[in-house]
Amino acid sequence: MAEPDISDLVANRLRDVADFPKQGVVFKDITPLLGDGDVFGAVIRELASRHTGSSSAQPIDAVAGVEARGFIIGAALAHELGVGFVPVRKVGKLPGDTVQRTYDLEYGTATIEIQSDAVSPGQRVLLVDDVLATGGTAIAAWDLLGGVGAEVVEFATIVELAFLGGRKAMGERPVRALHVVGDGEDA
Ligand SMILES: O=P(O)(O)OC[C@H]1O[C@H](OP(=O)(O)OP(=O)(O)O)[C@H](O)[C@@H]1O
Ligand SMILES: Nc1ncnc2[nH]cnc12
Repeated sequence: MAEPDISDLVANRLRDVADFPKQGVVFKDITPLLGDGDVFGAVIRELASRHTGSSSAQPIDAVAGVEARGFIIGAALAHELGVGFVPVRKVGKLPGDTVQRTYDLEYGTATIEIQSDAVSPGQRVLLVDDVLATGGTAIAAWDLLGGVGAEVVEFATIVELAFLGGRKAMGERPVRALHVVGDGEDA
């Protein structure tokens, strides 16, 4: 039997919530996906697939994830790959020296930070999150990591909301999405 398509698996476990957290926003809720062990596992294995094995095209040294939903995906992925996890947190939660960035996202403004010694110089980091919307969060996290010496190899996400232009905003930074919304289908 053919393997189910990962994009279809994700689509079947996403829930659209109208007017959350603000009027006019259709929120893509990943909690049904997280609650389905088979699909959650398939998503993590798929994200890991291009970074595993000695002949991997894209070996990495660490996974970074953005609080809060990016922690769930990122920690599971780091464990699957046998590498460490770098938390990119909302401001005010990390001890020691930190660097911060403020950015706009689909429904507001936020500030995130990482510890100044979060990575070793040249460490190859895979940045992950659950959703790419405007790209504000991913760009801020990518640039923070790069600013403390990481070589960020890719931004990987479960869902991309193509109609919000995040991929374009990311510019040269490579983006991988398992499921794209608003690319010829209903947003
Ligand atoms: O591409 P953007 O427009 O920046 O939007 C994407 C971001 O929005 C959500 O985070 P949110 O700040 O809502 O935080 P949460 O994970 O704590 O729910 C999502 O998890 C991404 O991090
Ligand atoms: N529409 C949306 N659904 C879920 N997470 C998001 N992050 C930014 N926009 C989002």
